[in-house]
Amino acid sequence: MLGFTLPLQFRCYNYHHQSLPNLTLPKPFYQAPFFIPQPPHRTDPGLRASFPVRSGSVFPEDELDVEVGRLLALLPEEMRRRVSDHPELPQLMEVVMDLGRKPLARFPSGDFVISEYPITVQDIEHATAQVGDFAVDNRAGISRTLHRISAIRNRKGTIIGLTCRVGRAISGSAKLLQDLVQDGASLLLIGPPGVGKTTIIREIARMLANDYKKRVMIVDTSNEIGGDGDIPHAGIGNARRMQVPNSDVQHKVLIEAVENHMPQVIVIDEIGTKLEAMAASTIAQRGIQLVATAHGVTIENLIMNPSLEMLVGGIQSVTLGDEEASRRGVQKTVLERKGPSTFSCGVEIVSKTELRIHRSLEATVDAILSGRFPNVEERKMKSQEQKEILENGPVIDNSLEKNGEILFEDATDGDDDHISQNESYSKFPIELEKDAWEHKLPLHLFCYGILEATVIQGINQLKMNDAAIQLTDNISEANALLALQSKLKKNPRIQAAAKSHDIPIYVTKTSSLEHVTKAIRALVSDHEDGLKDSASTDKIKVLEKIDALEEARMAIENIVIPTGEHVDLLPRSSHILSMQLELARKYHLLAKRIGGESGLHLRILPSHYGTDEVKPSDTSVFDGEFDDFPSSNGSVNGSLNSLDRLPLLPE
Ligand SMILES: Nc1ncnc2c1ncn2[C@@H]1O[C@H](COP(=O)(O)OP(=O)(O)OP(=O)(O)O)[C@@H](O)[C@H]1O
Repeated sequence: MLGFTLPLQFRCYNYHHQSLPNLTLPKPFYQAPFFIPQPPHRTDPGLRASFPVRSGSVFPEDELDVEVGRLLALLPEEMRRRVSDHPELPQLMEVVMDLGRKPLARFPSGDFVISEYPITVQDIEHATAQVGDFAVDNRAGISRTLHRISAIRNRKGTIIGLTCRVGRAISGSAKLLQDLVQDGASLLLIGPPGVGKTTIIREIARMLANDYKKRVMIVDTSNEIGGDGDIPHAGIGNARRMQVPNSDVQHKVLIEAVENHMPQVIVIDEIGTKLEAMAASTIAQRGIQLVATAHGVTIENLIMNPSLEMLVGGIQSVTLGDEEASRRGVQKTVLERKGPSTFSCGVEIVSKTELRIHRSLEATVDAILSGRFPNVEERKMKSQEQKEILENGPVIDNSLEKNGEILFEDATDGDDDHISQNESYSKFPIELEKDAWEHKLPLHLFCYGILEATVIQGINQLKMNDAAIQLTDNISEANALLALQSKLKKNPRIQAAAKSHDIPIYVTKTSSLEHVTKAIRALVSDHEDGLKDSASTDKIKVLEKIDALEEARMAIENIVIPTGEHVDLLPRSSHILSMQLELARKYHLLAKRIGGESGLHLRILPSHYGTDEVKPSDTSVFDGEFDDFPSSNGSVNGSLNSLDRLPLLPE
């Protein structure tokens, strides 16, 4: 029988370290000397089906040459030549041009300074003249390519910086999800910016339309899936595409797609508002397969996001009766899922080669809400295998388990054995247990009123590692107290000592071997849970930091810089506020801490250091030092699709 147990804490099952992709395309597909080919005729829909597939792209190499060439054409000639000579050109991710600063090319291995000469107004004008119009989200494209050009404007609206992202259609990119796509699952993909969400859903759209002959309609918010221009890029295969005039009407276009074009599948990049979530849920109710992305790193992020919780069924607070609460062993007010989830499966994209699959999104949400660990299936594409897929072209068959391309790995043991794709397991708890126990063993047990010999016998019966539990005579060293109930009752000093050292007490009614063994089993299990909980708490903290920085980055890139308006972030702990402040500082922006009813939060101000409006000496608003402009490392990379997705709090 248990006396006390370790305090129950909220368990967070997961967080990810985002790893940079480690992929290589088969061989350099672009060679100097540089040339700017004409727009490809092969994007003519009638010719698409006859494309030979020789690489990981759905295009032959010269097609890729053309597309990357069209992005590099934005650069002045000398800079263009330097990028095209770079050995990692096939993996080029972005080109960054900021007025008065040296231009950069971003590769998976790091940033490359393209030129020692800073970017001039003419350079920016040369680049912007070649791209389509910038929409309200400050994004533009290059016709018939998948590249995305994002602008940074000054307060007067003039473009002073460009982030030019290379877009590619990569056929192997959705291989890890092929079985789910084929089964008709509605998939919600989440992941941080730049992790490859758009690339994956583009490939899913192509797969469904071409390989599974489905009527696929893409609702393409900023023309990122189907590329810029009115003729969609061949990367979407036979899928059709509806453009969205501006992100405010995305939900209407979603409904229109269903009502007018009879799709079997709808693909949409970035559901971010409540209206879009509602439209998605309406579509799901009509039995249409949905494939969508949303912002967030884990499923918990969605649960906690008031705009998006609807996607996972909605969350409600329920008050239980006394009896039910004690039966479940929970508090009287609990959180529960309100209704069916819009999507059947959730996919967390950890990196370009690693996914975490929640086969039943509803079960995952229920587990998280009740503090349990959800079943997660981890799928990895080994870089070698990835390379093979890319080199040999896509293998569109059902032999996921047979052909050895996809590994369903249990990262806990580092074993590369293949695990059946149907086998799901809670890897994370196992991982936590292992780590936690290794650090916290042995468990020191203080016994009172029970013979040590009986306790040792009990430990032996549980077949535990000899060193796992050690008996101690010093209560201040103990992790738990095991006592005979009748004896303990008569000794308030022991009770007080246990309380003052904050250790749990386990009591048995008798000192029989059976009862003692049961108690040991219970205390070991609780100890283990407690360790998991504390490890989970650490993970929650990391998750919160990631969220907070991402929130600040989005606010800066999507509101403060382009619109020149200030943004109030969500209340955070002072440690996290300092991290957000540091980020704002890297963007050369001012920020101040503001206290409100719900706690301290950061306000990011539009003024740059050196502008007339606010100077660092204005201490009423200045809360940090000034430094250089942001370095162009990955931490401030990427941008967000829409402005209305930020959680903004009134002051
Ligand atoms: N499997 C892959 N192999 C190589 N490069 C990839 C792969 N997937 C994506 N990329 C590249 O990574 C970059 C980011 O990809 P993508 O735009 O799909 O990310 P995202 O998660 O949709 O980003 P955002 O959230 O900012 O829109 C692009 O340059 C893309 O070509």
